[in-house]
Amino acid sequence: MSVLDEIVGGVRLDVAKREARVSLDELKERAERRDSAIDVIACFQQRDAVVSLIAEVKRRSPSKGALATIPDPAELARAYEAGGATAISVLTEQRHFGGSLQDFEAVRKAVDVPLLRKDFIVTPYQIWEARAYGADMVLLIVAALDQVVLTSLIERIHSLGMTALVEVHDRVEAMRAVNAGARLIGVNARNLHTLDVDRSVFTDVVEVIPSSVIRVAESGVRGPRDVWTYAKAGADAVLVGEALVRDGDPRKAVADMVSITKHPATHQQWE
Ligand SMILES: O=C(O)c1ccccc1NCC(=O)[C@H](O)[C@H](O)COP(=O)(O)O
Repeated sequence: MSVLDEIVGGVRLDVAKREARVSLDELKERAERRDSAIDVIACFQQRDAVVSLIAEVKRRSPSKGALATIPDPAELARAYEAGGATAISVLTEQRHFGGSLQDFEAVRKAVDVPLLRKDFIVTPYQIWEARAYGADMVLLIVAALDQVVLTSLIERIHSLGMTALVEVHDRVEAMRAVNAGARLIGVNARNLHTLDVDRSVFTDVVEVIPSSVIRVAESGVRGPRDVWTYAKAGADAVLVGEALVRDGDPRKAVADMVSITKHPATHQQWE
């Protein structure tokens, strides 16, 4: 069984428990009371930098174990926003990442930037849940979904005014994402079988993604130089978790990464 299969198995059990507590109708009522989702595509297109930054709230991971305790996710999110992050990703999977919808709720109350619900989404219930908690973006992982389900989940996300961030790991998955109607595609450099990170995957996969689609480079950013490398390879946005949650000054860590994307001429020594 792959790591992904194991994670998704746990997620299905947890979703079933939540469904027994909160009905889909109740979720829909909660979602209707929310402000409309932010147009994330417009945010990424209107950026004043070479590349946008999505900063992640991430406590632990299957590849690295414990990363940071994050006693106050709202405080961390405020630091990300103050540092200039275009959007914030909140992991809501509990068993392997230590996240929760309560984290998401706390972050939603604390910041105005668009929020990504980062989880292992396999059912429409989780999409309604995301909207009920105020999400603007929802992650879908192509490797976890067959094509019919992927297409229908993307349609559901878009019909609720949110944007699907459709995650791929190779060219075949990228073509599946494009054919399913993705407008925002994340190329994840982390191999889901070995959990190794290979940043060159982005360079390879981005070639088959049309320029009309917003391209996000995910995983393996250690600092500003990696942001710069992804930007040069064609990323419109980068998603960063570990490097930010491990940094003692997350506002500055974000600001340093953002500043590199605004003043590219000062970094020609890396060419
Ligand atoms: O992070 C993991 O170990 C992991 C393992 C299995 C599935 C997903 C995993 N991570 C989710 C992510 O995509 C990352 O949290 C995200 O891209 C940020 O990566 P990083 O900056 O390297 O923390």
